This record gives sequence, C-alpha cells and structure tokens, in this order.
Amino acid sequence: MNEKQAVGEKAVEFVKKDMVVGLGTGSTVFYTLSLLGKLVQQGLSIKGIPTSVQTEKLAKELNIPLTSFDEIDQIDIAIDGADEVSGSLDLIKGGGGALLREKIVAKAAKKLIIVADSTKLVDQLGSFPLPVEIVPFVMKATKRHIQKLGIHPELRMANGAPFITDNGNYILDCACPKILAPNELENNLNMIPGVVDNGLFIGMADMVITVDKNKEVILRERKQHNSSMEKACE
Ligand SMILES: O=C(CO)[C@H](O)[C@H](O)COP(=O)(O)O
Repeated sequence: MNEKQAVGEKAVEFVKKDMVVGLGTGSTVFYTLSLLGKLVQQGLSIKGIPTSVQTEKLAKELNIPLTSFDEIDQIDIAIDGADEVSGSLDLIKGGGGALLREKIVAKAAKKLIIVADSTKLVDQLGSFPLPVEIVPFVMKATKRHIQKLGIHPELRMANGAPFITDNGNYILDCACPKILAPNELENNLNMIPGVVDNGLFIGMADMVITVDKNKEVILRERKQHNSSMEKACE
C-alpha cells in the first residue's frame, strides 16, 4: 500500500455514525473518500460537505450522501490533504486550487484531520509556492501589492489560459522560500484588496496523519483547536 493510501484510509477511523464530514480535495483524500464510499454501501450513515467540484463529483460517484453548508449547523470532522506540513502542524494548501472552500470547511469543523504522505513534511513552510486566490477584476495591482511583501507571484495557468477556481477566481502561486512569520503573512496577504484568501492554514489542523521514517503510519496531534472565530466587536 502506498503512503497516500495508508494515511488516507487511516483517517476514516475517526468518522462515526451520523457525522457531518468535510470532504477535502486531492489524491490523498481520494483514498479516504473511496473507503468512506465502501462503508456507506455497508450502512454507515454520514453526510458529506465537499470542498470542490472535483470532490463533489467523486462523492456522488461513490454514493456518499451530501449536504450543503446552509443546511447544517456545524461540521463534525473535516479530512483534507496538504502541500506542506510544518513541525507545528501549520500548513500550505491549495495545490489543487481548492483552498477557499477548504478553508471555509476547515474553519467550520470541530476537528480538522490532515492526511499527508512523508514528502509533505517540512521544517519550515515555503518550498511549495503559496497559492493565493484573487479576483480576476484586479490581477495586476494585486500582484504588485503582493510583490511589496517580498514575494514573487506567478499566475497559475491551465491549458494555456489562467486557471479558474470553483469560485470563478484566479490563483497566484507565490514563491516565498522561507516563511518566517506565517501568521503575519496570512493576515497581510488577506488585507490586500483583490485577495480572496491564501493557502496558509495556521493553527487549524488538530491532527496530522502521516508516515514516519520506519514507514509506520503515525498521528501527530495539536492540543487546542482554534476553529471558533474570536469576538472582535460588541
Ligand atoms: O490543498 C489541496 C487542494 O487545494 C490538496 O489537499 C493538496 O494539494 C494536497 O493534494 P494531494 O493529496 O493530491 O497531494
């Protein structure tokens, strides 16, 4: 069994009867969904919230019942992949272009589980270019603002045209080889008019399921969950 399959399937152990499950996007979570589909066939009752059109399509093929955000009060658990995972369980996500819905779902979930093969583990975030979702209306000015932060943004292309996200936006892949202050960078990027969100997921993962040097599947856990929004005004 390959690492992606091993970690992807392990996450299914945390899904219990009647849960609302955030369904992530990518080739690792593919294995989570495939196993969930089998368990649903055997009688497991869950409802899924997909984080992308791609995942929605896959979940439908697997007959996983889906619900929509506005029909539920909260998500019990979200399972998703990552492009980089730091020692403090901070993440870069969005390699598949689904970062916005992934962050919305992760934020609404009581528990966020990340499934990541050993190639995703890093000491410091930044080798993977940080995806930033922007509105097409203001691409050049947004790029200039981002450059002022010392970052080199590149418009993501697909088949010779700009890649379009499920939300109708563009992605800038931002080279920033050593992210020294991820929290600050996440906030600074999101303050730029034209930026919708970025792929830094700081303090959000409760558990990372990965593989150690001995090829054993291991669980790395964070003590506190930061999903709730802090009260900012009264
Ligand atoms: O953030 C993501 C999509 O936007 C994915 O979770 C991330 O790119 C990891 O994908 P994979 O499991 O295919 O390596």
